[in-house]
Amino acid sequence: MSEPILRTTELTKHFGGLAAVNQVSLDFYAGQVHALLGPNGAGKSTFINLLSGDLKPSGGEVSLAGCAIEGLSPEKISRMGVGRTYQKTNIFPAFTVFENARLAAQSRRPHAFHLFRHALACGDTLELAEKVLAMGELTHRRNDMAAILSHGEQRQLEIAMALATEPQVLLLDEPLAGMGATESAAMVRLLKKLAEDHAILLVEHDMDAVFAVADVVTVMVNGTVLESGSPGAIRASAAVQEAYLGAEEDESHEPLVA
Ligand SMILES: Nc1ncnc2c1ncn2[C@@H]1O[C@H](COP(=O)(O)OP(=O)(O)OP(=O)(O)O)[C@@H](O)[C@H]1O
Repeated sequence: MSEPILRTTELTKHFGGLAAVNQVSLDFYAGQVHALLGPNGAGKSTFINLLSGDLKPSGGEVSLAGCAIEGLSPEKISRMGVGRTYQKTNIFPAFTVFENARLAAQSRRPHAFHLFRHALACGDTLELAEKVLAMGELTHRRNDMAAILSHGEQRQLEIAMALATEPQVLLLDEPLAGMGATESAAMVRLLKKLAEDHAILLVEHDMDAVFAVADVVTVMVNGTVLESGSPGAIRASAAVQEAYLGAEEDESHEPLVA
């Protein structure tokens, strides 16, 4: 197999005495959806925040195409090729869909607000905005206000905006949360398409979607990796079943096997 585009080595984050992420070593490859599962509080969001620079690690390493990126600012990591979305939808509702994409394309370029460079880059910015809208399958909605999009389309727009940095890696935190069956199916299709030329790290509680789209599944419990492997291997794992059945009693998420 080729080299991973993103690699964590013994990545660790302490909050006081709590090891929210504890010596996690994982590889992420272009062309794959790598899903991260685990009960509430397992450390999934903390792990994503360490990769995106929103949190500084207490220990361990993160490398992007061989370059160390742990501890860099979110802006720098974003410009180096790691895009992300958050659990909460993060768009400009009073602007059109196209304006949202254009703002993302403009603001995420270095020196975006330098006037001379801005003028030179303007054509590029518009072209990039059109491109990411097409990738997010929202071109037909380009002139609509973002506020009137359905919840699923707003999540698609957020992903399109994350694509404006032209990332190699996409970190997606619960992109299917709150969606109905039709919207979920559209998002699964979009994720499959984007995985053709990105490495995708997907944190998601919707098990049907995870098993429909993931190439690799990692299960975290208490900040550590319990199991990592193919969807079939994870489904068959006694340790994973036990972790989920134990956590199922508090009804905090869906069962692993229906
Ligand atoms: N900023 C923080 N300060 C202190 N503790 C934190 C902080 N952020 C997360 N934690 C704790 O770290 C642990 C892991 O939390 P995290 O949000 O990463 O879990 P998660 O797997 O994403 O959960 P969920 O599925 O509910 O989003 C939890 O015990 C949480 O309370």
